[in-house]
Amino acid sequence: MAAQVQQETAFDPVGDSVRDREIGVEQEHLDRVYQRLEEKIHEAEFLMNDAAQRGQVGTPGALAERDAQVFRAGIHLNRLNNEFEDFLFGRIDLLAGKDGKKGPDGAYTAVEPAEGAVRPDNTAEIAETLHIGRIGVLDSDYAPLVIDWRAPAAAPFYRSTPVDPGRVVRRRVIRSKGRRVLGVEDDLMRPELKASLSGRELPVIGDGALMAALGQARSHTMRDIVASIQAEQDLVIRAPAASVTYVEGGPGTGKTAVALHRAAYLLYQDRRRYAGGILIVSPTPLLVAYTEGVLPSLGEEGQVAIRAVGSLVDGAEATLYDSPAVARAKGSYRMLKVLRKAARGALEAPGGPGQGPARGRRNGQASRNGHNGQAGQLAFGDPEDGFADADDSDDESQAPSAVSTTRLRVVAFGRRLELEAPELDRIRQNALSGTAPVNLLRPRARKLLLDALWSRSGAGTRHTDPELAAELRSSFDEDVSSEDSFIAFVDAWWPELAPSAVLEAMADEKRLGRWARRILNPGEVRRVARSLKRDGLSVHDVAMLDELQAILGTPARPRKKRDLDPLDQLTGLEELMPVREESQRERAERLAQERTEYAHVIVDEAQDLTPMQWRMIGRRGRHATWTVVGDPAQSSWSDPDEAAEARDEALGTRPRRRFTLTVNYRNPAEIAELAAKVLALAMPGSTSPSAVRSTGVRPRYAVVRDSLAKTVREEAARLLDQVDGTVGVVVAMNRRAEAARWLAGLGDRVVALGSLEAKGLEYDATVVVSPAEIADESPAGLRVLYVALTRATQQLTVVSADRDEPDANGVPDLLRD
Ligand SMILES: Nc1ncnc2c1ncn2[C@@H]1O[C@H](COP(=O)(O)OP(=O)(O)OP(=O)(O)O)[C@@H](O)[C@H]1O
Repeated sequence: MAAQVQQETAFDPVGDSVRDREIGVEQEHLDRVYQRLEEKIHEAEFLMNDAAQRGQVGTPGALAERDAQVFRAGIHLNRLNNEFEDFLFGRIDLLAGKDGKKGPDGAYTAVEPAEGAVRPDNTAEIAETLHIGRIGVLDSDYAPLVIDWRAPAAAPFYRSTPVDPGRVVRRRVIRSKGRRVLGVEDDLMRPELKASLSGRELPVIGDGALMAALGQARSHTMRDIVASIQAEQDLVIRAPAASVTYVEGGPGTGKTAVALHRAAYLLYQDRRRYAGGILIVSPTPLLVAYTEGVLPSLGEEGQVAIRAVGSLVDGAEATLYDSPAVARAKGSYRMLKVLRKAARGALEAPGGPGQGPARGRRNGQASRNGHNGQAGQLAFGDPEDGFADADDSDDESQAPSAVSTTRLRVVAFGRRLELEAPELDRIRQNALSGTAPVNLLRPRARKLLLDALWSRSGAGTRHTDPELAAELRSSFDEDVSSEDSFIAFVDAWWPELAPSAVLEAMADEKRLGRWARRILNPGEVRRVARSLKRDGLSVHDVAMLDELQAILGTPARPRKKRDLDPLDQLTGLEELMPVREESQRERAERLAQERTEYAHVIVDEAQDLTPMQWRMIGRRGRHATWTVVGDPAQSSWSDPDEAAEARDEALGTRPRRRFTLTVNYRNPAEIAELAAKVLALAMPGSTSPSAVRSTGVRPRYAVVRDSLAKTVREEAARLLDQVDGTVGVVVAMNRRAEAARWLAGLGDRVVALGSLEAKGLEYDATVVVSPAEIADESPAGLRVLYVALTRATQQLTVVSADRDEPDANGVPDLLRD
């Protein structure tokens, strides 16, 4: 509750002249900082030029050194240029510290004030002032002009509260644009003190930075919160990286913001270690698009990959949602058993798997679905369940295989040898009894075929001399193995299976029924098979593909000869720069693409992951440290216990450090109070986070009179008038397409969202359409409704249809006391 305390203690006893003077003081500092930054940019440019000249020398040592220098100077220059905008945002005024020690950033390290720093009459002198920014800047004498927000010396800026102020007397947030300081907002951490700075009383300006930040209009992208991170959030961001950092907190407590800032902090703190990559997993492409701008503004890019859970497998991208029933079957542990059977059974598919008509979708090249115009929005559908969007075409035709897989015929030692279907089946089962991944069992199957043919030939009985017999056998194997018909047979009978081919084989209901016997019920088999026929991958299909990759394995391939590095062939005199830069960038991109495991994995909205998704993410962080953030009360997954088991499996036995975030920074108290009613139904006994502010505007209720379309459109238009930023209209998943049509022409400040897509996002105002529909659409419907009701930063309208049984005031049954 630090934020509330701060709000109460902040005051503004000063007039405009003092405010202007204080702005002037910060402007002066900012001018010095920019002057220094310009010097540094010149230094970086000089370094690059100098390095280029050194390249002319041409010795290998000079080339390598020059390359490294250009690389470092390039990064530095890039960062300086990127951070130039608004990068100074904070200041703390501190009492003298206990010890006189300075840290590596030039700032004093003590957290607690020295004895005597506060005089008996409660007066004190400010001993040190620190400015905090997105990156650190030292002056030419190595004294800190700006401290990087992630540096230990900056921690008091975030940690200090009036309850536990440490050395901080005044905490100031500086608002600037480019080179101009626009305003300052102060919080007094020791209001009881009469503190002075250079003989002048310390003035306090404004109502506190947090409130100023929270009241701002929202856009379609998230902003960073470096200027106003709160103490409980800072503890999470700076928690040691070891093992698992586990964070829970209700809607709007800053979990996503904290997770992103933690990535930046970890990189700052140990860049070498996290060169191994940080993966941030988000539930939807919409949330990725919403959050991915935050990190560059924190000065971090490159090492951090933000990916939606449906885009974790390279070359495959989810463009579809499954209906709740299909999702339940595909996401649960039961599917693991089905996949294990399918991976083996797919070998028996008529004509061999993967030989049917190729479907572009399985190669994952399907484009992002532009459904109702919103980037990153996935299509939704399962015709069986009455949902729209599904491609119902049923293409059963399989191209006939040229090679029979039910009979093997070869000629060896002048004799015709044959193996018939029963024998071939027996051999296949025997080979499959091995525990290795299916694709790695192929050599074993080949060997068993040769054994059977050898014994059919009777040649083994002709020689008693073991050496001669072995020689004969070896030339027999050589003969048969090089025979075209044998090679073609093995290729068709035991092809190397691609995950996509197995998934395709599972689209055949009969086959799937066999593989899923006593695991899925017939209804589930039918639905899953039908869903796999659609053109495109669902979020859950992607986890299945990844699992199949692990089950099938990848046979070792002969190593491709490494492409010659152009640098290896240069004499040092040619046009070095472009070649050098190009190859370095390419190499970095290739490494990022080839990366399948990460040094740190951050999971956002962890409560939504299915067991199969946890397995997929677990494979990417086998040796990683983890940060897991989530809120069980917002889980759209129907079986939390099963998901918890899968999560524990992914995280292994690593010790966990747990944190809980308790303050809701998004919703005003009026909206939070309404959402709490649904929370009580969805998860009786759980507590809501406390809202940090109140707007005095109560949620509105609207009842459908003529048509749902008209009511929703009118409400959206009304809200667009009332707020400066965005309006989100949240509907049940199967209404997404029509909701987009209802809003046509209202502009791009308003968007229509399916209930599952609203996850993690926020809008100035939201319209939640038919709570009952959202609650009834899946077993986790009440929790999904809780998510929908907690998206607004200012205003909320709930639209009720008949199904909601609204009372005379339009309050739907679900939201009544
Ligand atoms: N310390 C802070 N200062 C300013 N704004 C903050 C702070 N903490 C959080 N916020 C804002 O509160 C809103 C909610 O944050 P965020 O989306 O990270 O919460 P969340 O816990 O992930 O929510 P949900 O569980 O609903 O997805 C965002 O607009 C964020 O910028």
